Amino acid sequence: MTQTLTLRRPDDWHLHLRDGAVLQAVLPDTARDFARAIIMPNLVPPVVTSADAMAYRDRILAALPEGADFTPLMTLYLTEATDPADVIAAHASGMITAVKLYPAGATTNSASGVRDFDKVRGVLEAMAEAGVPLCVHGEVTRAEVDIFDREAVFIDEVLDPIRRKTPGLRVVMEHITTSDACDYLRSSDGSLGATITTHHLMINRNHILVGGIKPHYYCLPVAKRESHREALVELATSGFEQVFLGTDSAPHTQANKECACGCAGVYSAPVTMPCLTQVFDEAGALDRLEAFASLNGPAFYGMAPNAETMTLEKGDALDTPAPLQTGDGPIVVFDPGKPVLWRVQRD
Ligand SMILES: NC(=O)N[C@@H](CC(=O)O)C(=O)O
Ligand SMILES: [Zn+2]
Ligand SMILES: [Zn+2]
Repeated sequence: MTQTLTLRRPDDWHLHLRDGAVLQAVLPDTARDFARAIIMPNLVPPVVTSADAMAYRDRILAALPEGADFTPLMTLYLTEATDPADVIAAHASGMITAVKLYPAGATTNSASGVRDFDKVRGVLEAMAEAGVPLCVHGEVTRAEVDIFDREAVFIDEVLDPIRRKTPGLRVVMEHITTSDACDYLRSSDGSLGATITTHHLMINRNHILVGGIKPHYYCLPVAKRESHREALVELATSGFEQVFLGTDSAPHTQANKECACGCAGVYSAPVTMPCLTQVFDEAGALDRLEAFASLNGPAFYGMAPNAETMTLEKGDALDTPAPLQTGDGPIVVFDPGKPVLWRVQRD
């Protein structure tokens, strides 16, 4: 008999959909499996005002396939010029769900991000008061800090001070990659959450660098050594309520990945649920997948879990997925480089 697993329909609490031809091509991959997603605002130019967010949401809704059941949860890109009143009004009206903090220069399209954290103090205080969550790309950008240490240094130098100075601010540590972040999360109260990506549960830095450089495994924060991956798997599969799925599915064209200065980002949306189920199966924690993918995220954001369900079945290993064709060129899909025996049942 085929082994199956049924869980509530999952959500993705960290997703890049881009715009234009790429949005059109990638959106069906997410809408097929996920009911809702937190949409990252790092377009060029970024989504900085509630008017920008409303226009972007309309473009996403217009790109949805006929009959799709998917709700984009919009975010604003925090800059040193962000108007607290615009943020609070956008949240109160339901137009946005969260605000995103990019330290300037930390990652793809982060040039408009924050350089001086004191300049956003007023916005953060207003957000704490109104209960608007802050999603954080947690890496310092100082040139002298080693890229593998940037997350741990950010927690000590930036995140912890911000949280101490702004009591009550709800913060999500996005795409955590280190045991340092796991420890910090476990020692924090319920105002702190964290997301973990599919790929950080499956690859370590050797996947990127051993036997030739593999640009499709390069993302930020960069994957760390194996002991950190193990800590992430332990946390994700533990059922701990403050951690949930954020795929950070981040499409870049093959041409922009396979070049002398390749972009950071892994496109995982089409294979995330099979890959995650594989990870949880190997950890003997299939009964905890629903908490990670479908329950803990809505609970953190004060939303109800989805009423519908998804069923996965175990069988032969999946084929390596073909690149997604887009109007801007092909996008290579995440391949964990090991057998994935689970697939989503489609009716
Ligand atoms: N994760 C990445 O490597 N890239 C993301 C940006 C981000 O989430 O930091 C992107 O927009 O491409
Ligand atoms: Zn990021
Ligand atoms: Zn991201």
